[in-house]
Amino acid sequence: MPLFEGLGTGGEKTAVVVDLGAAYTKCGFAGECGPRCIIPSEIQRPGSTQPVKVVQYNVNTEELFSLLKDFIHMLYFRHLLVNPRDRRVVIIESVLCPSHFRETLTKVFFRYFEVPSILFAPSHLMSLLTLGINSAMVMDCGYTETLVLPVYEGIPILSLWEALPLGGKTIHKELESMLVDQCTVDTDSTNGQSLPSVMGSISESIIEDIKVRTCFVSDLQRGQNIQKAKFNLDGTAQRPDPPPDVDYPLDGETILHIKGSIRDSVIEILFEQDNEEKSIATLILDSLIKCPIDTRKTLSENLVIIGGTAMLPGFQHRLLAEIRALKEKPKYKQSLSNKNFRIHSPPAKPNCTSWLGGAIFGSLQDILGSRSISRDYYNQIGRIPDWCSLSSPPPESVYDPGKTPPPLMKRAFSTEK
Ligand SMILES: Nc1ncnc2c1ncn2[C@@H]1O[C@H](COP(=O)(O)OP(=O)(O)OP(=O)(O)O)[C@@H](O)[C@H]1O
Repeated sequence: MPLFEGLGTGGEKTAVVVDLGAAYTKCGFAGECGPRCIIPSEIQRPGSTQPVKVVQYNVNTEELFSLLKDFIHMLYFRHLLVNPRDRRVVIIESVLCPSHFRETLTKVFFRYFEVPSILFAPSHLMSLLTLGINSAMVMDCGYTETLVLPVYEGIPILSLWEALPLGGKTIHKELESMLVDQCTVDTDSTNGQSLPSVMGSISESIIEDIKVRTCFVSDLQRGQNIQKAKFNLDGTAQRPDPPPDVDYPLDGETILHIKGSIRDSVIEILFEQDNEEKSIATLILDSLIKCPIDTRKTLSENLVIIGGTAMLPGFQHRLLAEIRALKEKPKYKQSLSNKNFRIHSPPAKPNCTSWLGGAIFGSLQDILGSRSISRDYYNQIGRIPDWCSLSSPPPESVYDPGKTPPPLMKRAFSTEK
């Protein structure tokens, strides 16, 4: 074995770290500073032109098993190029991940790919490892939802999570309807045609590209004026001047004219309060007022924002301004008005922060050895414990009475000389 492979790892190969998101999967090796690949969480089925998403919660177990198997096969043999049997796996998971999905994923890794062990690591907690802090209010604004979870002294306070189904997906839907209603298309032969008359629908990847290249988050004052003008039915409220329009080439001869008023207003959907007066900014405050009073100062001064949607230009600035404005409202004034709110800057882009935390966590041999679920354990018990009860032994009903219970975290490899 080459010397470098053994250095600091006790002879064991570095673990594979996978963050399987609803939109994108980040995958690479523990101890590295970034994922080897960030790929859409979808597979191409033979005979079908449309890719199929692999993170689906409403499909039956066989279908999900087959989707995940094909996807993970692609990860190992097209991107990572390593033998699954050789390396432990660290899976970054959301605390809201349904058990059905988690169990099927485990089955695919253990039964099909025969990996030696799996370590489930909650994404909110992992993001703190990149900063070296152990208490923070963590917000993950990804594709399907925005989830806020306080972590205090290294313990995620599960009962205080707050979430809304707002994220990249919501923005894409809003942007699509705005483009269809308001934008025109020029072709070689005709100018100013409506979008639906030229193409039936726009694919989500184009919508996403338009969002990332042309849209931005307005500042608080501008955003509030845009919202006033939007909901002002008698038309007295003035909309701020929009930014310039943009021409977006859909192909060699079709040009889509994107209005400036769409570019600065489409992201407002995340900050508009709904009927229950909730927006992504209120999630943080609502979770904070539910926290024990002596933890609030620490948590408010340690906000960590992760998830790809937080990479939109102006997102964090607007979020902070919203929080500072909201804390003066009667609902929050008494308990939060004297608090300082500060956002950390982790050493990775928001969409990869929890992956990086997992890569740090997975490079600690003792943690890997003592916290992973080994294949032997899984083969004996046939299920996996929830991550928050890893230290409790399996119930007696699942192993032969009279025998010693299987070790939960049996070392998959011996690191002893
Ligand atoms: N540079 C960027 N600017 C703006 N948005 C971005 C950028 N990069 C990614 N996104 C958006 O982030 C979203 C994906 O974020 P992320 O990878 O955190 O989600 P996920 O982990 O796949 O989903 P979930 O957290 O719901 O499981 C997509 O909607 C994508 O359009």
